[in-house]
Amino acid sequence: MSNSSPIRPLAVLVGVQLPGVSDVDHTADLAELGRLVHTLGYEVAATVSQKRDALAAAAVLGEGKLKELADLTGGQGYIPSAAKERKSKARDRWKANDAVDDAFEAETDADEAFGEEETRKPTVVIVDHDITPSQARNLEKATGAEVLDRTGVIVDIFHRHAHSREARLQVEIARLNYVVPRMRESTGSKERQRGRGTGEAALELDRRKVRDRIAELREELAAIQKQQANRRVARKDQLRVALVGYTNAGKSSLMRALTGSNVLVADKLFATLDTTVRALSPATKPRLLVSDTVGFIKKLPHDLVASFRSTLDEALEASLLLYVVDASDPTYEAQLEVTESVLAEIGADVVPRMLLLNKIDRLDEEGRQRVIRRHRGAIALSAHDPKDVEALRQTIIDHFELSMIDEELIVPYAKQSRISEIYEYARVISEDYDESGARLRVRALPAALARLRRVFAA
Ligand SMILES: Nc1nc2c(ncn2[C@@H]2O[C@H](COP(=O)(O)OP(=O)(O)OP(=O)(O)O)[C@@H](O)[C@H]2O)c(=O)[nH]1
Ligand SMILES: [Mg+2]
Repeated sequence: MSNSSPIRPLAVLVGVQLPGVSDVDHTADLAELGRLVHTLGYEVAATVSQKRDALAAAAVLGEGKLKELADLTGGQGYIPSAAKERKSKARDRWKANDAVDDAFEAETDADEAFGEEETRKPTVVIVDHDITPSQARNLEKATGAEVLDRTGVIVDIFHRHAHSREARLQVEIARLNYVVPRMRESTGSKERQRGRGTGEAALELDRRKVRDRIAELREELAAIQKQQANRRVARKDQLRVALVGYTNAGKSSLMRALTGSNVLVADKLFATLDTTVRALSPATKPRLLVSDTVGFIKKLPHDLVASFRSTLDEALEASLLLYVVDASDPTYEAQLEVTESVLAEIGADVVPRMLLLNKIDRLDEEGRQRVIRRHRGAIALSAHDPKDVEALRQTIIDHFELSMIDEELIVPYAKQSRISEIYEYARVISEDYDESGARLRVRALPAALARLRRVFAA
């Protein structure tokens, strides 16, 4: 990763290569963790990797490797038996009363580490596995650094990138669920301690407060989701297509190109956390809606899958899913598998789909031919090439055109006020007026026609 302008605090990645995980996959996993960590604002200084049958129960790595890791971070290299616990900034961040309403924490760990800059030792250790609170604690003792695991990193990124009220509630719930088992008695009072007591009783009280808070947030979320479900029912018969796929595949780039909207595009993992819906542009008749959705990742924390279900429910309502993959990524097939399995988990695997092999501009001719041969029927394109985007637009239009049928609708004068609904759901081919009302020849999806027939039934 490039060492771009502001000084980033350094991180060490830790990965255990378990039996059955190939070298290629292990390397790819760590590279992806590196990108996640970079998105979070750190620079990866080193990677410590070890082949083992299982994570070491005490501190993930074996004794020798633990020493090696501690040499990098400036820690002792062993787990002192009754050492005074070093306070963890990472865990302080997960404060019980850090309500979702609080001003969004713009500050990053980068700011916190500036003071220690002269030493330039890694200040955080990031483990590419889910670890137990006690493994985290032991690793902190042995390395003197802050310790986060993969889930912690992902939850933290989601926390920083969520913008809509719904996304923020969902992330906050996932974050607090991650925190509760990891909370522990706090000592010392520097940093952001907010009048918390000490001892077991206080800890139990803190935990209870967090659980109450989770319950409150869940209620609030349920209310918002109910409103959204209602809004979605109203959109049910429209022509809808959703962009789905692995994070950073180029979904938002395609969304921008197809709809002329200015949704956020960034070379970051999880740039998009909210679903946006925009009309295809130039406009079609009836209009065709495109949704951009949250990206997937390997080992997505289960809590986040569950909490983002409603965001993905958008995708379920589309009558066409565009599976976007970054064909220039050597591990794109594994990424496609993740996308498929998450979508199957939420029941979206029955929706008709097209595979988009994106970022084809980054491959040479041979690479292009290889991916095209592997995926017959897929569309190879570059979101940056207007010709490719226009061809995709036409393919989408053709897909819907095939599913639409023609029919005649009679609109009695008494119901003229609702005629705009016809234009929303159908294309009007011709219109005639006589004493009973308007006689329209329209073309629309069968479901939309059924709806219009009900609206205009005499
Ligand atoms: N070369 C090339 N780069 C692309 C293409 N499509 C997208 N990118 C780049 O890939 C990066 C990620 O693009 P996004 O559109 O933000 O990806 P996304 O799928 O929305 O990612 P998330 O929102 O994080 O899930 C950006 O830096 C884009 O400029 C493409 O066809 N060719
Ligand atoms: Mg995006």
